[in-house]
Amino acid sequence: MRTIRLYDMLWVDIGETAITLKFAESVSKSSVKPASITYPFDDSAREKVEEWVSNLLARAYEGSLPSKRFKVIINPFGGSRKAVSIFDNQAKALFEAAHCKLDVEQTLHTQHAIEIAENLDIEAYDGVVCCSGDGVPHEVFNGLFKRSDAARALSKIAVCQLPGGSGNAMCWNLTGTGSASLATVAIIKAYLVVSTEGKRKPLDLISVTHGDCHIVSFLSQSFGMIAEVDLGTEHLRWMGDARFIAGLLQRISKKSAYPCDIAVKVAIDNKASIRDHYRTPENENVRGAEELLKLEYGTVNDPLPEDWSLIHGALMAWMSADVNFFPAAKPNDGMFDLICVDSALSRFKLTKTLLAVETGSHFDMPQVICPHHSLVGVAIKSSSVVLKVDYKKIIAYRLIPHKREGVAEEYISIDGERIPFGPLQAEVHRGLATVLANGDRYEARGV
Ligand SMILES: Nc1ncnc2c1ncn2[C@@H]1O[C@H](COP(=O)(O)OP(=O)(O)OP(=O)(O)O)[C@@H](O)[C@H]1O
Repeated sequence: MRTIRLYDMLWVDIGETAITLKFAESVSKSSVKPASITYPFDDSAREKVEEWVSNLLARAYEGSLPSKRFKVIINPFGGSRKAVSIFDNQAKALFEAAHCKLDVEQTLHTQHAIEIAENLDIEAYDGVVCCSGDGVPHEVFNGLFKRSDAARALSKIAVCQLPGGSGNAMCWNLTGTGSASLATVAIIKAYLVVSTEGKRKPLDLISVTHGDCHIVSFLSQSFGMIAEVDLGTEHLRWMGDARFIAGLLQRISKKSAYPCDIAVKVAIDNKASIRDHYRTPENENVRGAEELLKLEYGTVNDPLPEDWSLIHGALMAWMSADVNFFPAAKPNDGMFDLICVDSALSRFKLTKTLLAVETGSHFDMPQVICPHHSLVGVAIKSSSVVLKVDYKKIIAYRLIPHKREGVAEEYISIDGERIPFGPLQAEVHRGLATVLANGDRYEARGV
């Protein structure tokens, strides 16, 4: 007798004289492949067999939508340029076994995924699968955001990622794996609105205004060391995920500091409350309504709100497999997580803190402190940063970076993509986008 988990059950075909069960079979700890078993049946039992199959599929896809229709966007140049073979060899056959409908397109140039999402027939698809790094889902969210029916498009189309880049934070956060085949099964089985009983997995997006541009971010906005490590280490790409840690250690040893002014609209400022908030389930029914698209605090070109009080904002917990930077981040709590690192922290403590990032345990380290209440609500002038390492939940901020003398390249990164160096303002849109995930929280270890 063979046991197959409902989670692994992909489909059942009913033939003339036999049924074929199609399922995901483990080939190693980190990979599965489609497999099948055929059982004969007598035609006199057809009605009963059909009923059994229909019950089995209903249970195998509880809360989910079977036969999802996907637009698949592959960046052939993502990561180590293996995205096409990753999709063809590790994902495609699983999707086909699960009777998903696929429309596959490769990106031909930078920003191509923006165009695809902007012109997508949203009625013809349930989701977009990006087989890429985090740059392509960033473009897809922005393409959907640029549409005249943005609220509906972002609510209707679930965006997900198969690990075809070097970071793949979205895939790790939502499926808990960097394995393309395991992530494929997670996507096939993820919640998605079917009817009123079906579940949609909302994701907060962050509006970022800079100059006269308005874009959305789903993962992170970074300035200073993190942005430099992300964007200034392209020459270390051959190292894979390890380039982020190598880049950080290099900069810590140089004690790099990044002058700026930051004003923040704080939501939760102490670790005990952040932990409580993290452990409380969020309401699922936050929908992409039109008003969610509005900017409550204006743009970077408007006067600074008076009640704002500081640098690395993010929406998802994992920056890459080894970097659990924001352990208290939640997909749709209408807040984002801010970490500020004091440049006065000793090299030893800074290294210890940043290495603890691998597990997310930096949240509990004494140098990861939340600011005193008296600091909340004031714009903090930080030319060298005031606090040690600070973790807060915020809903908006403005960053005014200052160029350093003698430094040729300064970086600001939005979801890992470079934007021009200059002031920016960010605010969160609660649950505006839709993703494919099964849990209520990110898959990274929480607080
Ligand atoms: N055909 C293409 N030619 C050149 N650039 C492309 C092409 N397709 C996509 N791009 C660009 O590649 C950039 C990075 O894409 P992506 O995030 O998929 O890969 P990555 O950078 O290797 O991964 P990660 O974000 O994890 O580092 C995006 O800015 C995207 O616009």
